[in-house]
Amino acid sequence: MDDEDKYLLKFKGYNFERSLVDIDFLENLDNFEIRDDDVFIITYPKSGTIWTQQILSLIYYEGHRNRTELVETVDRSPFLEYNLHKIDYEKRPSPRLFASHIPYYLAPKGLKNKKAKVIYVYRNPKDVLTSYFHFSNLLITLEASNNIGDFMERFLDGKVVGSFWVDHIRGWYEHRHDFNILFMMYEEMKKDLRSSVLKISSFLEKELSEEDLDAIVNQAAFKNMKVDPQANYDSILQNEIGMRTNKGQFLRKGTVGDWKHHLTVEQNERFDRVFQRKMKDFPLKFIWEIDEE
Ligand SMILES: Nc1ncnc2c1ncn2[C@@H]1O[C@H](COP(=O)(O)OS(=O)(=O)O)[C@@H](OP(=O)(O)O)[C@H]1O
Repeated sequence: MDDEDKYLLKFKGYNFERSLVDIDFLENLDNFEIRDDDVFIITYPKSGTIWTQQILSLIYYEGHRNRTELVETVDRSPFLEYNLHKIDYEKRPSPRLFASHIPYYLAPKGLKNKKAKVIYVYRNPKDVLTSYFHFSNLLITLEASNNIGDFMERFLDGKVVGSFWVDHIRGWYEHRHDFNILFMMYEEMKKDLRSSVLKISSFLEKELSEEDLDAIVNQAAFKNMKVDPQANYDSILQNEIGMRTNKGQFLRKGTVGDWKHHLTVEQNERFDRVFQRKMKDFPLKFIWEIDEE
């Protein structure tokens, strides 16, 4: 990839989405002022970011009780490096919530110094790949691929926004024992959303009543988020970012194991070979499929 890539902006070795990122902001990212009560959701793309944004938004803003005010999740928990709505972060009242795809090595100093809390959400990389393939073909700001095999080659080469999946997870995983970092797995959230919300709220030291917990679990369920205009990003994709086709949504399927419907046996074997090589000493185990009702 060179600097003229239409879709990717490579900054200090990491690929950002060129049309949405502000280079001056990146230049100053290291010194971005972190507050003790900031909360960051950090992910590799397509790993459960907006899901967690919705959960945090409901926990912090009591959105489940205050549904008359139409505030989109993206405004409650904006993307640090993709500040779509040009929010003035410094003027934002605490506690501030952020989402971000930054790799550990580019994180602001304050985060590395363990100010603020970080929730790192990861997902099995075959479903990430599948989700990402569809998303890239949907958005005009990302490079489309003719087929999932072509996309897989770029994904495995790290020639996508977020660079190479393995590097991203490894960078954060090395810090998993830091007291301010919580690792969450998409598939565990899928298996037991209630326990996952409790785990997140307890990490954030936010006590939830049974009633609040029920409301959050309900509104963070895929089928409800999909039709929730505050949470589903439909308007942002259609009116702010731009789509190649109107046959697609951010909340596409929300399942575990969809890769099985998209990868051929050969593609799957190639993927496994690369991952076994790159991840052989990596202790995290993944859930590749679960039975869904
Ligand atoms: N509530 C809920 N339950 C289960 N799954 C959910 C939920 N909300 C979002 N999603 C799925 O997460 C995928 C999008 O990931 P991200 O939000 O990380 O995308 S992005 O990086 O911010 O572009 C994308 O996955 P796929 O459906 O497999 O494409 C979304 O559908």
